[in-house]
Amino acid sequence: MPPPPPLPPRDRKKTPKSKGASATAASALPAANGPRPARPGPEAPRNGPPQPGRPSLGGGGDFYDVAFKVMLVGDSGVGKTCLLVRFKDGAFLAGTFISTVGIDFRNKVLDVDGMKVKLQIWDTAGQERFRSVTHAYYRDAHALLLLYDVTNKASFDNIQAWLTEIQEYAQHNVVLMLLGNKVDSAQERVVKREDGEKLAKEYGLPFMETSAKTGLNVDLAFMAIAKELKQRSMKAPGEPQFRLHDYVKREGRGASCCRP
Ligand SMILES: Nc1nc2c(ncn2[C@@H]2O[C@H](COP(=O)(O)OP(=O)(O)OP(=O)(O)O)[C@@H](O)[C@H]2O)c(=O)[nH]1
Ligand SMILES: [Mg+2]
Repeated sequence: MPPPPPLPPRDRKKTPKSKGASATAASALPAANGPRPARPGPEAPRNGPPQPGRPSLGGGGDFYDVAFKVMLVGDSGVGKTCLLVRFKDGAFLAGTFISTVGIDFRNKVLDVDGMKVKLQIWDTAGQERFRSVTHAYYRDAHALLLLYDVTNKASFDNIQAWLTEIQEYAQHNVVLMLLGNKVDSAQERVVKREDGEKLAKEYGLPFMETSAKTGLNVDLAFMAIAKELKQRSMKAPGEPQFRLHDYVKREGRGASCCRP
């Protein structure tokens, strides 16, 4: 397989047009196994991501062994908030679209191969006017889920600009995954699955199609991220290597499986 093309150069700051943003790529994890906040509370830290560390009691009674910060990015309306609500609460926010203002976060603790992994998930506003707020948070993100809407071509076309932005503001080794959301809307689909796959391959990104409405691949996307982050921070000797790309390819389900 030919190596992925270089990411957009850092000096080429491009801003996603439509209702969305701009961006750059990255793929990895900054934090090492430093000591973690003694008592991670329900409030997110102002600066810096949660760090892997010793077991402790998180706010709200959530025990966890290690914690990471994940950010959802992509154009306004692609379904970032709905994806997070689906993952956190198992529900779908139907009805009137209420655009996120600034940034918000939710926590969820996952059991990853016997270890409690807390994901602190930051839901960003896709609207251009909040871009400077979002920029300030990239630096601390261990992982980014970059979304487009399969029923909105502009949101797909803006992915490269998002990658440029990510490259500029995120850690160079942030874990990054591309998600094509709203695959339940088969009639309105304008971005083919193969187009998403092709783009992801070009940039060497793991890729899945999702639906916040049906839940298709939603838990899987977060679990994949959690597994990758856990492994990067504390791979036990002899533990088999976790391969993110292979995992999402193997475990990801097709859109047709879960249409309501
Ligand atoms: N059919 C379908 N609709 C979805 C899905 N995800 C989100 N929507 C709808 O798309 C609209 C936008 O969803 P949001 O999650 O609020 O979008 P967002 O990306 O958070 O937008 P901003 O907060 O402005 O950045 C809402 O009307 C949702 O009901 C999905 O998987 N399928
Ligand atoms: Mg939102």
